[in-house]
Amino acid sequence: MDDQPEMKAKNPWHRPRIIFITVLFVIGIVSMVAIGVVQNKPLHQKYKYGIVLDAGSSHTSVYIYQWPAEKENNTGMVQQMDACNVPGVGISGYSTEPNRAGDSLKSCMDKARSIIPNHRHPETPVYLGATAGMRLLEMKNAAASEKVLESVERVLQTYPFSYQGARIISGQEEGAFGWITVNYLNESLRQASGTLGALDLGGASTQITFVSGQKQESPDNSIDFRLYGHDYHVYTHSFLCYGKDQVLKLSLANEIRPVHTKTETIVVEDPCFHPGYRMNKNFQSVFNSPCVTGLSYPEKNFVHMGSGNGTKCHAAVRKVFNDSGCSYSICSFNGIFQPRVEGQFGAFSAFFFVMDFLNLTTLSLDEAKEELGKYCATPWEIIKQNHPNVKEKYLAEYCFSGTYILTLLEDGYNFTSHNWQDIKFIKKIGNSDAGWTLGYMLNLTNMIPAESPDTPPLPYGGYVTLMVLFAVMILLLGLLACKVFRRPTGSAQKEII
Ligand SMILES: Nc1ncnc2c1ncn2[C@@H]1O[C@H](COP(=O)(O)OP(=O)(O)O)[C@@H](O)[C@H]1O
Ligand SMILES: [Ca+2]
Repeated sequence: MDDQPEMKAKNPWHRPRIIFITVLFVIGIVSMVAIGVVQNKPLHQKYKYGIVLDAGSSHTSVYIYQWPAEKENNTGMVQQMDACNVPGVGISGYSTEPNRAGDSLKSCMDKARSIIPNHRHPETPVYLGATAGMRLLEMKNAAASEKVLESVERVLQTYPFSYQGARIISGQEEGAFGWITVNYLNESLRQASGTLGALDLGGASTQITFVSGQKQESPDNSIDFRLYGHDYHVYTHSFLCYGKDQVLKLSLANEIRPVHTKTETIVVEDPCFHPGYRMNKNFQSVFNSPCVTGLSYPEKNFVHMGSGNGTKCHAAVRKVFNDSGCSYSICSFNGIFQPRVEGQFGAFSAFFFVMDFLNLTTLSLDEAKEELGKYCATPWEIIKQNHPNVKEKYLAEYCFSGTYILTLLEDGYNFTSHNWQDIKFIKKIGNSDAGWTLGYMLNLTNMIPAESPDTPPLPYGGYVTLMVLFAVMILLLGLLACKVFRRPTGSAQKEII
């Protein structure tokens, strides 16, 4: 300590010089980090967009997706930016006035035009996929379904986007793309971890799709994917006519057929509707579908009367499944091959809407049956009072729909009370709706590569953290070095003095 004044006297610039060097050193390190961060941060995130119209049997939804322009091939990058519900019925409902099918899409397409940046319009692909409603219309009246598709095509082509076509997708595609969507969003494809099976319930068809390690006995039900470098053997089946609206017609027709009277008012007592529910309906509304055969008196009306009995409803719904005649080692129903269900499942669309409304999503199978039984037995007046804001058509059908869902899952697909908890009722994963549309777009834009794309070894956040850590380490080492170099000089001087 006594030597300090002497040292200072010897070299008065020593300390300021060290401070100056240290400050320069710190500024250098900070600049290095700052440059690294600024240089590597995408200054302005550029997004690309894609539009898919889901033309379902009951309604059409327009989905707008967006993704960072430079990260097309990374899983989880494409997200739903917006979803727009087209007002009115599904496009198959315009079979007698096809022009209105195209017109119905305009409000949602105008919205898409306003929210996607103008300079991206010409490169934004637009796809329309029609599902089971149009499959049925095509069976019933191919010319009408052609006209409806022409009408939607005409309207979609008037927009500044890159129109890629409007077509009826197959049930197999619907199942497969639903599976791709949930697993892409769940990020299970990159990690080759367990995948999520996909259960989709619509108004006119239902799909089941899952990875199965068991022998695939039916080629029609088997798809092989190679995604991100992993092979998947997927089982899928789509049951046309087994969407909930068509099954309602099927089970009503079963109740009507035994009533053979042409004179009296026909009253059809239905255990799947609430006690006190009474509605005049036309036979046409039940028998107008290619799923239902045997219309005897098209002009007549009938009274649809609820009796609200869960057990009887289950028995009535059960009749729409044919359990005889399986030519494979194992079947779901109607002679369709299905291996035992395996792994976790995501159940979406009407599976979710109905189970969520009934508050059954987290219950065990037995609890769900019990709750549903109570709900079905609740008088219609009380149900209406309790849910004044729910559309009456949906409200009247929840007892039936819930019973159908439990029956389809248990008696149809052979889920049991043991693996019931493997079914997760989901609407969205992150911001994006579960459904076939995202998978359809990813496939058509080649955004899911067969092999794993090359990505930087470190994500951006990890890179910055490492840079900062190294900078701090160098700084500390520098300071340490300063100290170490100072000491011997000091002691040497001391010795000389
Ligand atoms: N909030 C809701 N509550 C109950 N059911 C609903 C709700 N929203 C939609 N749905 C039903 O979901 C189903 C959707 O089917 P949709 O996709 O139109 O047909 P598909 O996929 O068979 O072509 C329809 O039965 C529709 O009534
Ligand atoms: Ca659908």
